[in-house]
Amino acid sequence: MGTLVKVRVPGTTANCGPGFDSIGMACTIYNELELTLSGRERLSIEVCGEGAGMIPCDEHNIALQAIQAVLTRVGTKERGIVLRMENTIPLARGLGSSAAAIVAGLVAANVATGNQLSREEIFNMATQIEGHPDNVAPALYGGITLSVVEGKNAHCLNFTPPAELKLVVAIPAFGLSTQVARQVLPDAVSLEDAVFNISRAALLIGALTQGKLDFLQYALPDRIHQPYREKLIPGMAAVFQSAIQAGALGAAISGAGPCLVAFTRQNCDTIGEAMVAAFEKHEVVSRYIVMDIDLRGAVVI
Ligand SMILES: Nc1ncnc2c1ncn2[C@@H]1O[C@H](COP(=O)(O)OP(=O)(O)O)[C@@H](O)[C@H]1O
Ligand SMILES: N[C@@H](CCOP(=O)(O)O)C(=O)O
Repeated sequence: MGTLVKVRVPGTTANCGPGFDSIGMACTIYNELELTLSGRERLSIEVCGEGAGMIPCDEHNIALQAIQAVLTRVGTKERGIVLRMENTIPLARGLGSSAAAIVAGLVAANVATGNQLSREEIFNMATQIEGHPDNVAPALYGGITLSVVEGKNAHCLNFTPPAELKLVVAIPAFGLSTQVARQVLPDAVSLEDAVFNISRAALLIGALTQGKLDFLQYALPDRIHQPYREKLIPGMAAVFQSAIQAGALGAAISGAGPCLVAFTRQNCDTIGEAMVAAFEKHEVVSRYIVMDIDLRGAVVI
């Protein structure tokens, strides 16, 4: 026996064009994690669904590392861990599978040890483990999140999106690790490119908070990460263009890619089919899914 906790955590689409390492949205696609914590020395990890057979089931598992970080932080003597994960978020596609695993581990371990850590402390720990806050924030808080890192602390505001906003995500058959997609980024950008992104990120938040979604067409372009990642995602520009021609308000790389996300009010299937067809012309096999923005973030179920 022991304490059993089950949590559900959403996937995410981070960056949202110009908001590199800052803006993120929680998506209605979920992973579940069940943790049994006991005094009996034991480790068992089971992974079902997405990533089964690929995700390590030993001390390299990042959900386990997150759990152990909480156990160390709160000083519990209970070290027996039985972990079961049921995943639907595709792995290494830019939909926040690693963020979901980290947040799920932290939240479950916190509940299992008597809720000694605040949400802010969990957010800080998640940001430190993941290395940036923009996908762990929506995974934890839900909605649309705006995050900054200040020294050792991360700070986040979240808000509810316009109800009519839909996400159409084209998911290539190939994976791309975030680590690899970060290696192609430059160490510095020009003032012109910085201003390009700052002005669009500001407009994006204005458009989303005021429900003026027609402004997304001007707000979504980016010069800080997408141009450098384009070589890792064959057909990226054509997929963006085909989504817009099919009626999308705009499109962006989801997280570090290779998923591409189109933002729209309507015509989701037409847009998804156009994105898949454009990928196909560049010899990339893909499928699409339609999602809403999740409003709850990580929950105990
Ligand atoms: N449920 C999970 N449990 C443990 N580790 C996971 C889980 N899901 C993803 N990971 C780890 O995260 C890696 C993918 O993270 P990353 O490259 O950041 O892509 P993304 O987060 O966009 O899916 C996987 O290779 C795996 O090591
Ligand atoms: N800002 C990060 C976001 C990575 O998100 P993921 O879901 O792909 O892990 C980046 O662009 O590197």
